[in-house]
Parts: sequence; structure tokens; C-alpha cells
Amino acid sequence: MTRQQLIDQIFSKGTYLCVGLDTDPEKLPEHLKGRPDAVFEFNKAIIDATLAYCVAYKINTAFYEAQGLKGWDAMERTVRYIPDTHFRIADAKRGDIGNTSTQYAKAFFEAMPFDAITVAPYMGADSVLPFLEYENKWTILLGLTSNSGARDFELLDCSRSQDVLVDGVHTQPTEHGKLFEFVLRKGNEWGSAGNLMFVVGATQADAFARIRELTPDHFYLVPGVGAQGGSLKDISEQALNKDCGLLVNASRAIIYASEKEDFAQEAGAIAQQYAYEMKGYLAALQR
Ligand SMILES: O=C(O)c1cc(=O)[nH]c(=O)n1[C@@H]1O[C@H](COP(=O)(O)O)[C@@H](O)[C@H]1O
Repeated sequence: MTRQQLIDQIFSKGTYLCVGLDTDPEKLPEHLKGRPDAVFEFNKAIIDATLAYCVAYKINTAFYEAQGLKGWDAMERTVRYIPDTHFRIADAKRGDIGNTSTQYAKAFFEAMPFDAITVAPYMGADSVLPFLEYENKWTILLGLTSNSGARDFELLDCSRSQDVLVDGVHTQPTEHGKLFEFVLRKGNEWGSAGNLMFVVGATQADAFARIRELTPDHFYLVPGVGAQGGSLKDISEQALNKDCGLLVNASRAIIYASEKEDFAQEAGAIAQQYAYEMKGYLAALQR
């Protein structure tokens, strides 16, 4: 999917909601548990009920990989079931030496029809670039994540002075910032606002203004509303740009809205509430 197609979807439907399919077989409604195809049946019902209120789905691959072969099968059938009007994200958090990243990219962009994959930036350029080689596919680089562990590395002050020779004169310009700011700047060099997004956690609202300053045009995948307590209002007020620039994900708050037979209907109702709120924020944008 191209950037323009994504923007058109967002503004024609009035939503920037991403539904997270973190489908845990242990949390399925009782009437589905034990059925051979339970995970796919559950996902199919959730997709049917939420399609009108979202523009993206994020499949967290961990929940499928944990089930072995039948999990991979359910993941593949789920991504193929999502219509291509919707942005399909593999939340796989990959990234390795170049030739291995190439295989990861093939797995999610060729063997399966995902539009985007989440990628960890830790191993640097050669681990990220293979994902960016695909036309109309997206790399979503972990920027500032929603979890408490973000403090361990991402929020470290990494300001540094480097010796640079300019016209025969040694100077030492200082590059300021926290580690995640270096990731945003480097990411900007590797990709563009047309093929690269950043993950920014909804629980990190204080940092949103600074992040927008560094990456004014990029889309952010924002997880952390709902179960993790992030505020849709705060994120939207601080980080929407003229093209929207946000995909806000909620997983558990939507897919486990009810543990009974009405699970899909309740999921649809929660998605509709998020979409209703988003429509208001989009309407207030000056385009
Ligand atoms: O990359 C992600 O999607 C992600 C990054 C992050 O910083 N925090 C985060 O929660 N996530 C994912 O977003 C989803 C959040 O799920 P809920 O908290 O249930 O809405 C999970 O699939 C997480 O793995």
C-alpha cells in the first residue's frame, strides 16, 4: 500500500485505528476453545466486526509462533483474509545481519502479503535496509516504545562530540539527544516518509512534541492505548500532522472486550467508539 492510499483510507473512513490481533488461544471464548480452527475463526469474526472502524490490522506474530505449525497456518490465513483496503502489519520485531534480514523480508512480504513489518534498529543500517528495498512495503522501526524497559536504552542520553575535519580545521560538533532520537535521525537517512514509520508508545506522550519536531512527516504506529493506559486524546492532540501521521493500535481492549459469544459484536462496539473519537480529531485538522 502506498502512503497516498493509506491517507485516502484514513480520511475517507475518518479513522486511524489499528486493531491488534494478539490472539491468545487461552483467552478465546469458551464456545470456541478446543475447536481445531479456533484462532482463525476468532480472528475472522473480529475482522468482520471491526473492518468498518479501522484502517489497519496488526498481527503480533509471537501469539501465532507460540502455537507451532498450526499457529503459522492461522497467521497466514488471517493475513490473507484481511482485505487489501486495510494496512496489514506483521508485528515481528525482526532485524539481523543483512542476508538474514533479507530472508525475514521475504517471509513477510513475499510468502505472506503483509504491507509492513516492525523492525528493531539495534543492529544498524545493514539489518534494516533489506526491508526497505521492497516497493510499496513499509518498515516500522522501534523508536520510543511503550514499556517501562524503554528507560534502559532508548531514553539514555547519547549526546556526543565527534572530531570532524572541515576545510583543514578540526572541529567537534556535538550531536545531542537520547538514543531513540538517534534512531529517528538515522531512520530518516535510511528510508523516507513513504516507506518508513516509527513505533512510538502511547504511554510516552511527553516525548511526542520532540518526536514530531524530528520527524514531521512520518507516520507513527502508536500502541499502548487501552490495556496499557495511554490516552488517545493526548497522542492525537500532540502528534497528528496534516496527513494524519498516526496509526493507533489497541489489541486487548478490542479483541477481549467480551469473553462470551458476543465477543465480536463487543469488539466492534469498542472499535466504533475509538473511531468516533478519531473522527473528531481528524475533522479538526487544517488540511
Ligand atoms: O511494536 C509494537 O507493536 C509494540 C511496541 C511497543 O512499544 N509497545 C507495544 O505494546 N507494542 C505491541 O502493541 C500491542 C499492544 O497490545 P495492547 O496493550 O493489548 O493494546 C502488543 O502487540 C505489543 O507487542
